[in-house]
Amino acid sequence: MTALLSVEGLTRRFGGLTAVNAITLDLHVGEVHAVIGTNGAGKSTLINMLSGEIEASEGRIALDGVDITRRAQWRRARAGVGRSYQRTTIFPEFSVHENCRLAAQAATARPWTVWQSSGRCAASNAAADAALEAAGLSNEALRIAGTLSHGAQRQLEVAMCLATRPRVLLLDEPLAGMGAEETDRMLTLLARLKATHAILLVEHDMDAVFRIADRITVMVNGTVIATGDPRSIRENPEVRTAYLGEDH
Ligand SMILES: Nc1ncnc2c1ncn2[C@@H]1O[C@H](COP(=O)(O)OP(=O)(O)OP(=O)(O)O)[C@@H](O)[C@H]1O
Repeated sequence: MTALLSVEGLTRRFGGLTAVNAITLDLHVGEVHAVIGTNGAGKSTLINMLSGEIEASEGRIALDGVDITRRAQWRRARAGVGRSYQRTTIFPEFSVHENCRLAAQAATARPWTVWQSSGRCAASNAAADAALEAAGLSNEALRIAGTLSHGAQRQLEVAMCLATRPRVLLLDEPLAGMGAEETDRMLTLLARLKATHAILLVEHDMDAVFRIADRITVMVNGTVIATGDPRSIRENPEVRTAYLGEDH
């Protein structure tokens, strides 16, 4: 199976600190690839390099075989790399649908375009409708986003990401602060989305990670110490010592 997103030797240094050290990994459609690691392991820095928010110091990122390592963030988004953030980044005073429409517009407009043509507007509305449907939020479309429950707001974040029509989803702690029921709902959504997307999931909720992930990469101090299916990770002695503890 060819990877949709392929990362080779990706490194990021901040002064003397190597936050991400020569990471190599592949993302495939049909797979949730979880990246786990203790605080400060370099997970967010990895996502930020993949989305184009920060530049890589070294290494290569390829989307469908095309080198995108030096592409600006908005160009990567257009090419199909979508992301969600650790903290909720919705517009709370706008409706759920408006949030998705704005996300869709931001992905299609060039950064310097102020006014949208009506054709683009129609396309953005259609993208917002499709994203809400995919995220299971169609019934909430007219609700003011800030009045949604925390879990539904995180779902809206995923919907906003979907509105940009990504092929790769980079999800930074989508389960943060969720209760059991909300977590179940999000995991059901991710399980559905992986059929059509390559998903990278950074998450601290280990039970959820082991339920949903097809592949897990474990980072410690910027370096990958193990990668494999959930079972091999659970049984890996180095991972148990460095990260999981004995209760997993
Ligand atoms: N802009 C920056 N400037 C300097 N150091 C940074 C910067 N961003 C991250 N770091 C450092 O890089 C290392 C990795 O940070 P990062 O946020 O990627 O870890 P993380 O695994 O996402 O942690 P968490 O689970 O707490 O979110 C940390 O030591 C952090 O302090």
